[in-house]
Amino acid sequence: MIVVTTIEELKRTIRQYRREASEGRIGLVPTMGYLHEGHASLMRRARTECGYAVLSIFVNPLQFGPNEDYDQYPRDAKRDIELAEKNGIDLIFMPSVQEMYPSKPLTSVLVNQVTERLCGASRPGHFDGVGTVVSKLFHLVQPDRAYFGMKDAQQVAVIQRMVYDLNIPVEIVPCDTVREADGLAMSSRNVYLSPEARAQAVVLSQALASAEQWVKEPGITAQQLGERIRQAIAKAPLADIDYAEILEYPDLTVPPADADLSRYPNKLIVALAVKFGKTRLIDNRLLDSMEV
Ligand SMILES: Nc1ncnc2c1ncn2[C@@H]1O[C@H](COP(=O)(O)OP(=O)(O)OP(=O)(O)O)[C@@H](O)[C@H]1O
Ligand SMILES: CC(C)(CO)[C@@H](O)C(=O)[O-]
Ligand code: BAL
Repeated sequence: MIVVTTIEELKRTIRQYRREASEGRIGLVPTMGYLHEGHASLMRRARTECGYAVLSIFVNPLQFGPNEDYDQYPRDAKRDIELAEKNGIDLIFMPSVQEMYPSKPLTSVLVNQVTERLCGASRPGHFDGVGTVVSKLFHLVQPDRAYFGMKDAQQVAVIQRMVYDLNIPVEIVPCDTVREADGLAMSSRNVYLSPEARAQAVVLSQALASAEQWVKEPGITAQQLGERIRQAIAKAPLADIDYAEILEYPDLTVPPADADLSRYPNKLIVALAVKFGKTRLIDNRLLDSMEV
């Protein structure tokens, strides 16, 4: 496994692979590091499906708001490198901020509409930062496939739309959310949770599992379903709901207020963002098949 920190080394290594294996597929797994089993599942899928598996580790300042946790975001390069090697990664790109942004970018990749709600509304500018850094990574690595977790379902919708609109020659592969034994979605930010908050955080996946049942009740509307979900989450005293929304997926539009969701023709997603103290967790569930 090779670890590179500069764009020059990255390009040289990719060029060499392309020369040696002209038919080989390159798979890219973009991350912000502090790797866990969720990331490992993406790395293993890239390993299985591609001749060359590239991992990027970069905590991207552009996607953090001024009062968010950029400085506190957990980092452990040594452990990440070990985990990447164990999961079959061939090349890690871990640039500095200076390397990725030698000067403040004047260009931004902004995807409209699908960014209007959920994290796009709660974290203004977040998806401009994601779109910009992911398109830079796509240009640098030129992967055939790129692997993203459905835990960040809005991010998948944004990247898919960006790739479609800009004709970027990459296949986006959405991957299922990996969970702890009690159902909590794995996330680098879980390390911030106090023992009490960690125990209570199970309400997110429980509320999503209940929603799967409630939506089958004839006549149920988005408002009624939303209310039940909010009540289920509020059973955790430390939970502070940022959003709990039912939207169409992947367009992320609001279903009509009087629509009977039990007979709704389009795919729906329940998307949650809930704060426990300063730690903001997200999770979601597609209400029919996981196919996207
Ligand atoms: N539990 C998980 N299962 C599958 N994929 C995941 C999981 N958690 C994160 N990913 C995916 O890994 C990629 C990198 O995510 P990232 O580095 O932000 O990790 P994270 O754990 O989501 O961190 P945080 O939520 O604290 O930002 C993203 O595509 C993300 O969707
Ligand atoms: C895709 C990503 C690596 C871009 O910085 C980030 O948003 C993430 O880790 O999901
Ligand atoms: N996985 C989403 C990255 C972020 O929270 O900024």
